[in-house]
Amino acid sequence: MAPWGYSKENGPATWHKDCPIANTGVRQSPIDLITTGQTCAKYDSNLKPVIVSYPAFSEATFLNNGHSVQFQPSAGNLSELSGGPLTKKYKFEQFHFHWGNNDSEGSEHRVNGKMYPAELHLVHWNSESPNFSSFQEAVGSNDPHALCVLGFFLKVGAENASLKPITDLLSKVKNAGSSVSFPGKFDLKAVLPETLTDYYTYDGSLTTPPLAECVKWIVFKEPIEVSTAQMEAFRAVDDGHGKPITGNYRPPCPLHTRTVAASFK
Ligand SMILES: Cc1cc(C)cc(S(N)(=O)=O)c1
Ligand SMILES: [Zn+2]
Repeated sequence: MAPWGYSKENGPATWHKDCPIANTGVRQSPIDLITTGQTCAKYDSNLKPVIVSYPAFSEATFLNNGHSVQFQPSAGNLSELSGGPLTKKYKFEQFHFHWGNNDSEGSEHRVNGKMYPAELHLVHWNSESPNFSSFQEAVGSNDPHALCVLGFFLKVGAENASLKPITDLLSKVKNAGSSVSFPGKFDLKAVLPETLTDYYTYDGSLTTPPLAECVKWIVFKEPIEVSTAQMEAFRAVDDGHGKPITGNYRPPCPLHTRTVAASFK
């Protein structure tokens, strides 16, 4: 399989060659979250706040896999997700980022066509399904809600002290394929907005190959602020071909017959 990426030769427009679902799928991600007009997100008063239980991680690996940087705690982590549109409890697997090479692009989801400079994805898998008992099995399960990914937009503003331990580590994983064990504890809860009440939610897919259509997406309205220096740190990470990763985001996909629900008016 030609290694996929984000360049002209191996980027999103070519992924269908190894992953036909890229073009034939009817619930692909990301999407443009439209807030007015015909296909707009519809307010659902039944949608509850999202509940996360993220005890500080004490052991984790921080990896540059050539198309993103990923924070993966050791198997014993007990972090969980529930509430929101979910009927089951989900286990935390990893988080990673998507970003652009300037502040006007970089997020995968868009809001009325607007892109943010970056997007944080917190990946979880359904730990109460009878059909699988690990993250890897969940991804391959064909279950429409095997995974739940929380998406947070990043915007440029004040330095984010909670994300500083992560952005300060980016220079240590500059080379693709490099990883470091995360020094000390990391408090992910401190990175997130206080209240997880206002979000969009819809059924979608992984946004990179294999593009499996197994994700319940929850994208929060309120962006997280990071400084310009923190954004620049992402843009200095290499893709393994001697170039910085400067645009690891997939363009929006057709909504088809899907509807997007909003937990807020
Ligand atoms: C390939 C892949 C794996 C995982 C766990 C998550 C994603 S994403 N960007 O949809 O959150 C992609
Ligand atoms: Zn992602």
